[in-house]
Amino acid sequence: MAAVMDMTNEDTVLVAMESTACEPHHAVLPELSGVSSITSQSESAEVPEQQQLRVYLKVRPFSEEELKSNEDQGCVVLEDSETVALHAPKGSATMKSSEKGIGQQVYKFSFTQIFGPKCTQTEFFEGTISSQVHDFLQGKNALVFSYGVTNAGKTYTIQGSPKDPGILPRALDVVFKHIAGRQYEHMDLKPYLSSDVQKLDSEQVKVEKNAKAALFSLLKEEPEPTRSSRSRSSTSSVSSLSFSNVSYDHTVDSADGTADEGHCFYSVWVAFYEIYNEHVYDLLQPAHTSKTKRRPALRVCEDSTGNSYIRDLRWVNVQNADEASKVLRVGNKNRSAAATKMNQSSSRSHSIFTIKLIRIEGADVQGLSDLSLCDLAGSERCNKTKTFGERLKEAGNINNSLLILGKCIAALRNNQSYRVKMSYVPFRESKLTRLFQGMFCGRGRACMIVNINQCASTYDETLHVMKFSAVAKQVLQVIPQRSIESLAPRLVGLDGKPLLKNGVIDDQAVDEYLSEEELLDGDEADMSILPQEELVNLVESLRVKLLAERRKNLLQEIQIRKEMGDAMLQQIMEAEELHSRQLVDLKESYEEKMDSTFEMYKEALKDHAYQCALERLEEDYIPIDEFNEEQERVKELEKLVFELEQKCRCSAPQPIMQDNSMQTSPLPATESESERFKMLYKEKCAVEKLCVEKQELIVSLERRISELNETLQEAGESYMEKLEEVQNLQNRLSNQEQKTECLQSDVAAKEEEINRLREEIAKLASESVGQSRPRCGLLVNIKESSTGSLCRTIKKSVRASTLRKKPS
Ligand SMILES: Nc1ncnc2c1ncn2[C@@H]1O[C@H](COP(=O)(O)OP(=O)(O)OP(=O)(O)O)[C@@H](O)[C@H]1O
Repeated sequence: MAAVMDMTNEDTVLVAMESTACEPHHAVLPELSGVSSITSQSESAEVPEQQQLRVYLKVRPFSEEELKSNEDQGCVVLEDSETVALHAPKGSATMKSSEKGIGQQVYKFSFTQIFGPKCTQTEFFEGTISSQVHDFLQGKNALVFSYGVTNAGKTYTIQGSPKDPGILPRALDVVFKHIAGRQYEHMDLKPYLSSDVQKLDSEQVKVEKNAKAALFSLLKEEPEPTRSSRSRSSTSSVSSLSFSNVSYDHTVDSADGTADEGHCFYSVWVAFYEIYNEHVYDLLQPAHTSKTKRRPALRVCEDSTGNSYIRDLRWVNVQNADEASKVLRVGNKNRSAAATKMNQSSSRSHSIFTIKLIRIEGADVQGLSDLSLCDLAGSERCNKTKTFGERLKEAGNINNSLLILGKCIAALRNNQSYRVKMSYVPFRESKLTRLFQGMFCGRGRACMIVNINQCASTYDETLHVMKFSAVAKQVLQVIPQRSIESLAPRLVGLDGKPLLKNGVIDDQAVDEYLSEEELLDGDEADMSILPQEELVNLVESLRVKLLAERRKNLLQEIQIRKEMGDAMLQQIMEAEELHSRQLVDLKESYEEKMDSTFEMYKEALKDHAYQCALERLEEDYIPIDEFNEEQERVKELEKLVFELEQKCRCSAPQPIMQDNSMQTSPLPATESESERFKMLYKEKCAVEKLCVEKQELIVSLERRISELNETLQEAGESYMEKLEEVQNLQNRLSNQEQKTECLQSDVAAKEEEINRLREEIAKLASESVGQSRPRCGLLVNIKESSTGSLCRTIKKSVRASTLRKKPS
């Protein structure tokens, strides 16, 4: 599905670079046709012209390395001179997002003009900024900025190579060829503030000359470096640049010259600076030698007209293209020096080369125009695919300018739709937009060069650039139809005070200017000195600004939220992708490991089997001679066996096949022999049968014997058990007999005792009868006790005898 990125609804514009909204191309046509009618009317009525911002696309050819690494995936397709289609390559974030239903796989963009990879620098210059250079010569201001990801060819487009100069050397060449013979050779008129000219005295002119000589001497100290095939730093790209190769058709220029231009003289001044990390650095200022001291950052101020300028920026008067080239080389050199010192890379700063052309007629300064060529930092730095924190950090410093530029462009485009309530254009939020605010507000004409490469690896960043440019293309610029006279700058003295008005000193103007100078002292002017009416106006404008600010904040918040959401979604998707890729990698690595281990084991097994086979071979090895001998012997033996068999067959009756069975029967040699053989055979069969029967009998007998043996063994075992039992009983019996004998002897002893005791009793009884005394005292007790124990003893003895009698 393709989407044409011509923004038509305000939301799309507000989310500028990140919008994936797809609106039909024709939807913007009414607005554009409206523009063209305005243009034609304006031209006739001499009212300010409105013009779409010109956005050119330049597609860089593939480098050899890129071709080797198969970068070409047909990502960039030039459909015609104004339309290009971007096809998401496999593996790009855009492709992945589209697979998940977010965004499209193919985007279409339209440009003012597209220049393909085969386009030459001359064709490009002619097709793009040539007309702006002519306007510049006519007193109009112009801004050209190149935008794109790093390595897209921005620097090459602007500065070019020694053999093939870019648009800057070509523009300078056009300028110098145009003013040839009308060069203002004195250096006493110098650009001042944003659009004024300062009159220098002889001392100052001397200072200027010395400064210029010192600047150029920097180049003499070092040999001219040669440009490498791929230089990331813009320094190397044109350090050795010379404009000698510029060839340009000047017939147009000469035709441009108006009749009264013949009396005019021109003074050309150039400046070269960069914006890095929201600081402006003069690239023509020699870098500090001290390690601790950095190159001083310059201040951006506004003059009384509200136009921005860079305070203390060095302007160098150049008399020809060669001198301009030297200035560019010095700047490039300093830029690289600054890069090393401050640890910045060239693609992270915006470099701006500005040419100021002062038109002088007699003693009067008739006009001043400027042409700026801005090589923007690589746009990928604020790409949404970056990590969130990093992106925020970059938005806060290095790429703030690009972010704000995008916002300004979106707001400008937005204001075209919101005609009632204008949204605030945040020009003042970055140095870059602050400096070029005027160019978007009628002070001149801007154009944008979008540089892209065709690499699949940078597709997502390139798409981002294209979306940005799609918004930029929708911006309508107000191009004032002012004559060069109306732009006449003020001529100011040494202290910056205006000296002349219509050739005479204007005291009131001088006073006014004094107050303005005070205003200019800082970034923010002191408003309290303004008249009451102006203050009221100021308050009113501030109120409008405040409202606009509120609105802007709200929109910004929405935009930031959306950007955050998009960034987070992108991050999540990337993390998911990364994890799944890691998982796949892990799986693959494990599989590989497993495969290699498996192979290792397989090899080890093979080795082992081979070794075993070898060992076995060694064991079984028989020398060939021995083997042959053995074979011979086997053959001989076989032969012998065969002969013996033959002999046997001949001597013995031949067997015949019976009933196709394996058993053979003798073949009758003669009748009697046959009979005999049959009989023998029968006998043999009978014997064999008998043998079988006997054998069976033997087997059954053996079986019987073994059974009997088993029974015998069992009986023996039970006999032994019984025997043991009997033995035990006998032992017990003998024990009992012994015990009985003991008891009997005891009983006998007791009986003897009883008898003795009876005798005693009887004796005692007889004695007691003789005495007849009462039975009392010790003797009675003894008698009783003796009687008791005696009774017990008798009882026991009786019981024992009873027991002894029982077993018997
Ligand atoms: N039209 C072209 N023809 C041939 N080579 C080109 C062209 N455009 C760019 N190149 C080459 O591509 C490389 C990158 O170009 P360049 O340095 O201009 O990129 P860049 O966008 O300025 O990068 P950065 O932002 O990092 O400074 C250089 O080697 C340059 O010579």
